[in-house]
Amino acid sequence: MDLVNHLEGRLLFAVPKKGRLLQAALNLLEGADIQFRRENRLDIALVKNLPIALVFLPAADIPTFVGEGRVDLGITGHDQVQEHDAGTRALARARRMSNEWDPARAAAGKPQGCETVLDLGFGACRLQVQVPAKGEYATGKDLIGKNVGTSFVHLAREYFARLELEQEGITDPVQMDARKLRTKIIELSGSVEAACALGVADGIVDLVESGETMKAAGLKAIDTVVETSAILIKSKAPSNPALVDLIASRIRGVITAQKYVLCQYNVPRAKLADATGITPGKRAATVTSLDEEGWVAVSAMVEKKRIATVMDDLVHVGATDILVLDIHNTRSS
Ligand SMILES: Nc1ncnc2c1ncn2[C@@H]1O[C@H](COP(=O)(O)OP(=O)(O)OP(=O)(O)O)[C@@H](O)[C@H]1O
Ligand SMILES: O=P(O)(O)OC[C@H]1O[C@H](OP(=O)(O)OP(=O)(O)O)[C@H](O)[C@@H]1O
Repeated sequence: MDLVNHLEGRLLFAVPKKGRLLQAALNLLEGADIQFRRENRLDIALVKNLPIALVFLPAADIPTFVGEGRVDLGITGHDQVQEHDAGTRALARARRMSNEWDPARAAAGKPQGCETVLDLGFGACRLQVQVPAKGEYATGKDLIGKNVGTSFVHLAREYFARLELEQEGITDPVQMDARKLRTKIIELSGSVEAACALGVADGIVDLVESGETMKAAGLKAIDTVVETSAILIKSKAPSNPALVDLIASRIRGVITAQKYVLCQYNVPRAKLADATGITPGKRAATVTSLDEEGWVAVSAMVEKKRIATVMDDLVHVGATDILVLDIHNTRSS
């Protein structure tokens, strides 16, 4: 089937084609009942039960496709959106310097850029400045004028430009635009942590989650450029805003279901206020009477990570028959 000719009228939804975010993104799509079959080696898949086509793209390119309005929705790292935005600022600066910038024309065009719809709660890590653990560098400023390897060239440039401007006391915007960066940013597309050991860079700017990669490469972090996690983004002028809202609401429901459990218990009515103080629920706890005089049954959503302590506290105030149930899916306005 010629998929490209079947895209007409479909909302385009970009998903990372590989890497750290792929599996969690696929789990979310499954939870949101977005059904598709991806043909071997094809980066487009038509959704069977909704007028949507999924496009599998590198995480780093998704903000460009969504930002330019070519794709309506996307899942990617917040770091990638920030890198893209920093690239857009660099381009605007370059145009201002070459007098190519026409604010009226820019304002008249299609709205550019992405909007964050929601945080997806996975892919959390930090973009950090790293240097050899046994070396002489201790702060970001120590790397000014040195070689820095990274895949995040725009964020790294902005980071070092800010440090250099601080050091030189420059505050005039025209002077800021005109000045050349003294730190040399070297663009690397992967295995960035090898750059110091191989003598390509004095320091790097790269992602850190557990810190294992950094430690194994003999590096230490000396500053954080940005904190990140996976986000759902949308273009500023999506082709079908109602469908965007529907997908966002389904995904929000799946995330809530992953984050919460349902806690049910019985408690003497006299202790109800204490118990619902411990399990206030998302909006409010559901309280129903029991056949037994003086007792009520309570059910409330509780954050998964707090459930053990919550159960201890409930026992302490006299609750019994405490049950904890997984939530398969949720929906609320
Ligand atoms: N160790 C990590 N822990 C959590 N999230 C990460 C981690 N590394 C990367 N990410 C997130 O996943 C996004 C994509 O990174 P990943 O390394 O998977 O990219 P990729 O598409 O495989 O590209 P590359 O070919 O450059 O490795 C990052 O921008 C970041 O948001
Ligand atoms: O702190 P850690 O838990 O060790 O994770 C950090 C590593 O994870 C990412 O790379 P990934 O393993 O995705 O491969 P890549 O280098 O090919 O991007 C990132 O670029 C770091 O190298």
